[in-house]
Amino acid sequence: MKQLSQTQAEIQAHRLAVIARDCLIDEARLSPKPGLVDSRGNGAHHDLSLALMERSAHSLTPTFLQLARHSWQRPADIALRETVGRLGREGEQRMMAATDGVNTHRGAIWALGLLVSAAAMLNDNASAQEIAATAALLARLPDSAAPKVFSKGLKATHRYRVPGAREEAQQAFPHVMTLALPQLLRSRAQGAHESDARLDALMAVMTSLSDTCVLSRAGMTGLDAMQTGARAVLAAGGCATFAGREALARLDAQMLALNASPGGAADLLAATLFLDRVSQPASCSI
Ligand SMILES: CC(C)(COP(=O)(O)OP(=O)(O)OC[C@H]1O[C@@H](n2cnc3c(N)ncnc32)[C@H](O)[C@@H]1O)[C@@H](O)C(=O)NCCC(=O)NCCS
Ligand SMILES: Nc1ncnc2c1ncn2[C@@H]1O[C@H](COP(=O)(O)OP(=O)(O)OP(=O)(O)O)[C@@H](O)[C@H]1O
Repeated sequence: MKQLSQTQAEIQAHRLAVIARDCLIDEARLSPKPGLVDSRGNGAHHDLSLALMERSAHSLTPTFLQLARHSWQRPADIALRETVGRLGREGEQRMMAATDGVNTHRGAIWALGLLVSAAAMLNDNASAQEIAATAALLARLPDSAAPKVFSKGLKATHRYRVPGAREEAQQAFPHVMTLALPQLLRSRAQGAHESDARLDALMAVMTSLSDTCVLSRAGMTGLDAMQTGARAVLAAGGCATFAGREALARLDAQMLALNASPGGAADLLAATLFLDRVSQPASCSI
């Protein structure tokens, strides 16, 4: 009986790891995304490419697998938080080794790593809400082994007095739960093609996120342009409409001109796709 549940745990851990990796690849390939790496090219980035993003995503499968294995049916406590922190940092090293030192997915490892752990902690009929809330419990616990780094993201949150990647997770991913996931389901229900529904979900995040990638490179001007432009796309009818596509092209040009790239919003789209795939369908209202 014990052996059977161990086999089940292993199958489920593999499933979660492969889904997380696939969500990173789906996010990277989705086009056209304003300022970001996509199937068309490098966006506002000089050191990133789609091939590099995909290599990075593949390098992270063992990290997601380890996170799921170690989190399997465990409670959110300091011991698990420290294990998850260690595995996340090892994942960053794997990513850096796979990309010759380029940061392709630091923010994504954080968001998806916590969600993979949370999904493994819960049973497999958990709702998106429950998974996000469990991830938040982990994110709020202290990790004594975490190095004290004054990162670019942290600098931006201090300078502009806004929440960043940490707070998004600690608050149970409000941009995913109240904006992106409902928008994804709404656009699908309206008959949008899957890639248009995903672009709409990305726009929904961009209407309100204080994305520290954008703030670091383009300041408040860049963040205002991102939020206003994303609102214009959705107000025009979304990415499945001609007017929405025109607004999206304008936003893309503006992001490139400002050298801005909404990497945090892209991470949260990957998180949205993950929750959409692993949670029970009835778990989120449209
Ligand atoms: C919390 C992290 C992302 C560091 O964040 P920090 O704000 O200090 O800055 P940094 O510039 O290194 O990375 C921020 C990244 O988050 C993403 N991001 C930016 N803004 C936002 C936002 N508002 N919301 C969500 N994500 C965002 C972007 O990808 C950005 O590049 C992370 O690297 C970390 O501390 N990891 C520690 C390892 C750990 O505990 N892992 C556990 C889960 S695996
Ligand atoms: N498709 C994408 N294109 C670009 N960035 C993405 C994409 N998807 C996710 N990201 C996220 O954006 C972040 C890129 O970070 P950022 O642009 O701040 O890189 P950096 O190398 O730290 O900074 P900079 O390029 O400004 O020197 C990664 O942490 C990653 O998680």
